[in-house]
Amino acid sequence: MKVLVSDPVSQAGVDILRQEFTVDVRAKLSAEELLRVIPDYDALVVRSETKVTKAVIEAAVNLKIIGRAGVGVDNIDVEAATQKGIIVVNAPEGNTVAATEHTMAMMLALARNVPQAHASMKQKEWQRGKFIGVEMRGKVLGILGLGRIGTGVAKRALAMEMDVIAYDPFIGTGHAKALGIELAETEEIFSKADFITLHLPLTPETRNLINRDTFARMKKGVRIINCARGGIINEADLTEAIKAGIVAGAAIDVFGKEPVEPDNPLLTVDRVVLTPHLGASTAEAQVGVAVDVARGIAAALRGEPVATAVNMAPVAPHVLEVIKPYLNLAEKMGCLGIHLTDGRINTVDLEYNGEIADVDTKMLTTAVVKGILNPILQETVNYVNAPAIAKARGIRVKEVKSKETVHFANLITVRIMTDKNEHVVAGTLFGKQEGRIVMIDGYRVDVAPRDWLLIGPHIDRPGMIGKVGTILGDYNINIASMQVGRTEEAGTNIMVMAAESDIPTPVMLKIKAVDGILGAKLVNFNAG
Ligand SMILES: NC(=O)c1ccc[n+]([C@@H]2O[C@H](COP(=O)([O-])OP(=O)(O)OC[C@H]3O[C@@H](n4cnc5c(N)ncnc54)[C@H](O)[C@@H]3O)[C@@H](O)[C@H]2O)c1
Ligand SMILES: O=C(O)[C@H](O)COP(=O)(O)O
Repeated sequence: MKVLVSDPVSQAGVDILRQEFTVDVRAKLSAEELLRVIPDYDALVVRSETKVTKAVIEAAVNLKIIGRAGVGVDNIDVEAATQKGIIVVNAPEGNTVAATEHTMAMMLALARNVPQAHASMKQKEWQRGKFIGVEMRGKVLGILGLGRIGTGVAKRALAMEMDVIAYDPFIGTGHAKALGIELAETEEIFSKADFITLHLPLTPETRNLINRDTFARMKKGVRIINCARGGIINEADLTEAIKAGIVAGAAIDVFGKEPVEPDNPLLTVDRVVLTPHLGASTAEAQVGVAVDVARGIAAALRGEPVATAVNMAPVAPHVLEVIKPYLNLAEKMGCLGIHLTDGRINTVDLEYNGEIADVDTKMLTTAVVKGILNPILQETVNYVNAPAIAKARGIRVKEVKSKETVHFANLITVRIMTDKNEHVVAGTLFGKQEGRIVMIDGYRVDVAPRDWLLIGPHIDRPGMIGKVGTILGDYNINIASMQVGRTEEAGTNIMVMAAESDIPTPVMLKIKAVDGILGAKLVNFNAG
């Protein structure tokens, strides 16, 4: 496997990747060069500089994972990656302290005119009266986005005796209460805050969030700090608001276009403190994010689930422990189910019975959907894109859970409904690892789902197994195991034969033509 590192990333992370993979470090590739080389790579490691566009993703024929050595993934087309089944992982915690401390440094520098005073002294001046600042103590700090960094800033601001209020619609009041701060609506923050600091992701909702209109509603003399993402503040409007005296000053680490271009309006005003996206630039943070992302990439390339994947439903370690032994079985059940069906799939119902119903089974459901879609689609279907592909195809997937069981400690039942008919497959684990199919369309069976399975419902009369066995024998196809499944009602049975090799179509046609066979199906688990 080959990994491309296309932004400056700490050697500690590169070393971890080199233990298992071939790693090329090629920082500062142009967009054209990236498009040209990306087809060679299985994994890509970036920071915020490399733009992983839709075009890059389309060209990336071997790419399985994109690792972001940091938090923000707005430079990656996550939707395009998801569609293509490429996992995107980030390293969300490694640079939290660095970005938090940089925010505090920026806020203090802004309040006390540190860079302006420094620049003046470098001009051999001694201007004590020109750089009168303001104290933080007793001032209202409004935080937009109370996640990891927003929370860190709140704690430090409280230590500086500021009054802290925060807006974050996705955080519970308990979190704010435990911190000792108040949650507020944006209007309250705009009207009360002396300092406003942004700690939001850049999303379609937050893009241009702070603009001419919002500045007009802010307290006169407010100071703005942005160490989150450039596109959240309209830079031209901020410049105007500074010139108009609405904003007393701004400390900005991140910009709409990076590197900043000479015509950026913020470069024309004095009352700003600017840094070139340095929030995460500490020795400690760079080692932290590089090591975290390298571990995530290595795990994903080994086929293990990664907790920091941003385009997969997160799975808690204790849940993973319970569901992991069932993942392969669930996928095989989906594969078996789709081979039984005819017609257009409308709905897939999953029923989880027993102790397994106690945990989050979303990943198992995804495994079933993956098993259903893989045999019928050309594109790669995996844990990342399976739910989106099912949704795009109008397939409804529903889960039902119950602790009640009849014959087995745990049972998974998959019901696939098409516009023509409905088929049901149930499976369980024997021992701790051995997946078994225990029911097909109401027939009780006990089958290990592997290689090739011939499934033949038939009329319950003597000689049926012999006829099918003879056809297979004539074509030199060996049967590894065979069994007959029955239902409560007499009249029909199902034969399930595990073949040691593929059964070619002409042979299947002969079997289907046997008098008394009610539609034979071949399941190839190797292809699914
Ligand atoms: N300057 C840097 O070098 C640097 C370093 C690290 C992180 N960052 C950036 O800082 C920001 C915050 O990072 P984090 O690690 O704290 O992320 P986080 O995910 O922990 O926190 C983001 C918070 O924003 C909230 N949020 C999302 N949409 C919102 C909306 N529309 N309105 C209000 N709140 C909303 C979320 O609920 C979440 O609590 C991100 O943009 C990240 O990319 C910058
Ligand atoms: O989102 C992040 O992690 C920060 O903005 C850091 O970006 P960087 O890795 O390019 O410094």
